[in-house]
Amino acid sequence: MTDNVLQIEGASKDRGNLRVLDAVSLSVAPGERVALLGHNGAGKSTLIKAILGLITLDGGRIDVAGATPGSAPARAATAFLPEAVSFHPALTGREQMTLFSRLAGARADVSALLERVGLADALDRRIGTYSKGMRQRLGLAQVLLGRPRVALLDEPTSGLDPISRQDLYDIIDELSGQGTAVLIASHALTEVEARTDRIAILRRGVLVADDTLAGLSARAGLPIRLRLRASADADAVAARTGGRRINGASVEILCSPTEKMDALRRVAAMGEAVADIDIAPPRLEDLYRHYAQEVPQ
Ligand SMILES: Nc1ncnc2c1ncn2[C@@H]1O[C@H](COP(=O)(O)OP(=O)(O)OP(=O)(O)O)[C@@H](O)[C@H]1O
Repeated sequence: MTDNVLQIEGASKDRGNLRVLDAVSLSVAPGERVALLGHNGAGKSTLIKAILGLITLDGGRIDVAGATPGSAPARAATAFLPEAVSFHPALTGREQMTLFSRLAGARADVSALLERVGLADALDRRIGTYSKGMRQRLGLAQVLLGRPRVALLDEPTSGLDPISRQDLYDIIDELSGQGTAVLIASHALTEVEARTDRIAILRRGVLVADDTLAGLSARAGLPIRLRLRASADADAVAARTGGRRINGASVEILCSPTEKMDALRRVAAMGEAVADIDIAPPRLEDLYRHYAQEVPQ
């Protein structure tokens, strides 16, 4: 038995001679927010299509809320927000959502739902007049409508302004808070770094990483950066700490997590020669580069 509402085991898919998914195993528990990262063509959309039951696998299996992808119970349990979400342009937001609500057999308070996603002022406007961000918000309202057990979001924030992105992640948090397992395919590293629980990285169809940010960081062994600001003589600070002078007054020290405290003690021993210090652990951007980089064939 497993608690995972989405369970992917050894999923493989061939397109012609190309293996676009290669024995991918990944699971998402209720309430978990997992980011699915990878270069263009890495296989993210293919995996999402397989979870939706839109394509069949050549190997392995996927289980969605205890059902086979594409089956009626799996479809009822799943919501999908595509990257380029499209609706009937002649309908208003309220009409479109009422239609979806009826189709889903849900008795949703459509006005409250549209208000929740920030479309209160556009309820009775035709969707054809909506901006991309407004259509994306409408798509998210559709995801919220069915209280899904699994939500698949493909590049949900692409083309959105920074505030809309924050709003969208607030709603994703709400989904996860109500127990929905959320899988977000994205290229927006800074956002997913802050707003997801686990990071999965595909490289040419192979899942090369699946861990928390801290776990990825520990396994990658990438250095921590200590950036010092010298009070006066940056060259002297660089020489005494074994660091590298990076501009007029700044010195950078790269050290492993196990060397960090020793390095900090050396800095502290320098007293007022060091005016300030910043400690920067590896960012998701560094980790992504580490895990997703192409290895020479
Ligand atoms: N219908 C198809 N026929 C043939 N090859 C396909 C088809 N769909 C996808 N592919 C190939 O499968 C591989 C994975 O594509 P996929 O769309 O899953 O990548 P992705 O990670 O979603 O990329 P992106 O970030 O660009 O959206 C690519 O090599 C792509 O060319």
